Amino acid sequence: MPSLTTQEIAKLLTPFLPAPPEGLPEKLALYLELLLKWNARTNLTAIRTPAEIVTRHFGESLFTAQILPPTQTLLDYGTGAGFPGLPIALLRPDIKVTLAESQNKKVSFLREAVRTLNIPVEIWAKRVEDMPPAQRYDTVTLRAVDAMVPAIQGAEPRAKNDLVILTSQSGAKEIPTLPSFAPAQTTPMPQSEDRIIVTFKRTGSEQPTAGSQ
Ligand SMILES: C[S@@+](CC[C@H](N)C(=O)[O-])C[C@H]1O[C@@H](n2cnc3c(N)ncnc32)[C@H](O)[C@@H]1O
Repeated sequence: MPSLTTQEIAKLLTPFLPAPPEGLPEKLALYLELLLKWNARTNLTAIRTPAEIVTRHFGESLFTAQILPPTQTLLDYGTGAGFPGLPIALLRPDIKVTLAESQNKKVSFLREAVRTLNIPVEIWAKRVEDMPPAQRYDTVTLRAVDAMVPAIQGAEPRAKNDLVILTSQSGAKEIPTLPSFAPAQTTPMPQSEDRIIVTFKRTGSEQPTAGSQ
């Protein structure tokens, strides 16, 4: 018996995605069950109730997918159990998504999720810093990465055009000045007084590591 029906998932998502495309709630239901199963034995996410996983994890990720700047390739830096990158890949099949995660147990979960959902997502199963210098993406997303300042500094050279940071009002104050990027847009997250999405656009010239992935 699933923890939530597809109708219940779609209803919970309404503030984030009023009209989910056909088939998406079914895919999210599969993702939810897998996440609940794995989370019962390994700590993938501190958010544990099905409804909260749908609103906080799926909803915030799907909302982000709709406000992304134009992008063909996207790196989700420190994706954990796949947020926001995996729901973005489900909603936006036009974007080539790479999930970067360095913890083995989370990578095992991601591999199973990608197989179960049958989506063409790549997984970088090491630290982002270990990527070849030329491996870069139009957009890099970051959400709840433990050490925000080094993570943003590590993400900066990977982003050809845009950095999209899902954070809180207080978290946004900790974002360091980025020499080659300027703040472009701040978007409030639905159903939250505090959560925001901050987008930075590259202003300066390309890094010396330039080159496409
Ligand atoms: C708190 S979790 C957040 C996960 C997810 N973004 C979310 O919002 O639920 C942060 C994750 O980032 C991963 N991480 C941190 N630094 C990383 C790095 N340099 N390269 C790859 N993964 C990293 C950690 O292993 C951890 O799973």
